[in-house]
Amino acid sequence: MSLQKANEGGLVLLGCGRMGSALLKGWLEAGVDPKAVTVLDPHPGDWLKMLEGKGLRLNTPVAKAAVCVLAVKPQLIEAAGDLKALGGGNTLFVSVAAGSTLAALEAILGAGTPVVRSMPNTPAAIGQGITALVGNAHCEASDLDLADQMLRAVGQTVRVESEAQMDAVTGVSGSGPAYVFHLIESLAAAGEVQGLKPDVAMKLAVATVAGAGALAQSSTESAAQLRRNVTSPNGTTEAGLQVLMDDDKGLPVLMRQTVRAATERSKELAKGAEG
Ligand SMILES: NC(=O)C1=CN([C@@H]2O[C@H](COP(=O)(O)OP(=O)(O)OC[C@H]3O[C@@H](n4cnc5c(N)ncnc54)[C@H](OP(=O)(O)O)[C@@H]3O)[C@@H](O)[C@H]2O)C=CC1
Ligand SMILES: O=C(O)[C@@H]1CCC=N1
Repeated sequence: MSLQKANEGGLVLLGCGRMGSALLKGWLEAGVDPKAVTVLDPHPGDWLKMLEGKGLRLNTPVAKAAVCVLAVKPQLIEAAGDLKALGGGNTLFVSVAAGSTLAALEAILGAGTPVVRSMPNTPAAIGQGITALVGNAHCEASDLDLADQMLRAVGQTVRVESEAQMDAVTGVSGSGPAYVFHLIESLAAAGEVQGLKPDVAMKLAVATVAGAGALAQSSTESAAQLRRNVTSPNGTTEAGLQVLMDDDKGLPVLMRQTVRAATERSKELAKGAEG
């Protein structure tokens, strides 16, 4: 229903890099008409040029839009000022930029502009992202529904109660895929140390993380119970987990430090954006 709104009223995407292109792919797959879309990006790739042939507008002036999605780097969010003529009320703005606050975005786009701040993640590229979102005081329920629908085209969504939670969301799920990819790298490297060939170790590590993630997603059992299900008394897993779950230098300690560092960086980006 809401994507129909984007189709009818027009959709603008500012910045079509990793995240912007994942979103655009999801919207097109969900039925958004390329003719309804304008993409603003200084170096459009072949895919965008191919879509231009299907009616998508590339780097053309925008007179009106139902929704504008901001997917430039936080340090370049001022570029949203190019769309200021659409601010003030009729167009919904949805930002995915880390640490760009609703107040900073509203200051760029003009008072009274409905703005949604969101934080997706890169599994959006295959429709398996998760995005948290929160709107400013000018968002009606229908604005939040539109933003939700746009973001659900690339995976799941959660609404957070307050903007203050977006920094922690960024530290957990926005940056989280990188932690998991590093887990894959580390698991494979550790397998090599135990004598596995690199390609075999990597295949085992990727399939293990993918399979465990899919099981955690589909199971009614908690992650803790799924972990216990692997762990035979006095078996191999128990020996491994004694190291990983160490109170002083195990994964919980390291993960707390990791998420804290990413969360703090999100707060710093917000301070920079607000000068
Ligand atoms: N990557 C991730 O995991 C996630 C990223 N985000 C957020 O998404 C946003 C984009 O990140 P990501 O996609 O990774 O970054 P990318 O660098 O891949 O994409 C940004 C795009 O914006 C383009 N661009 C630069 N200047 C302008 C401008 N003035 N007007 C329009 N477009 C411009 C860039 O072009 P060029 O490269 O030619 O300069 C590039 O294509 C960031 O704010 C980030 O915080 C949010 C969640 C996860
Ligand atoms: O690293 C970053 O700043 C962005 C935001 C979350 C994931 N990537």
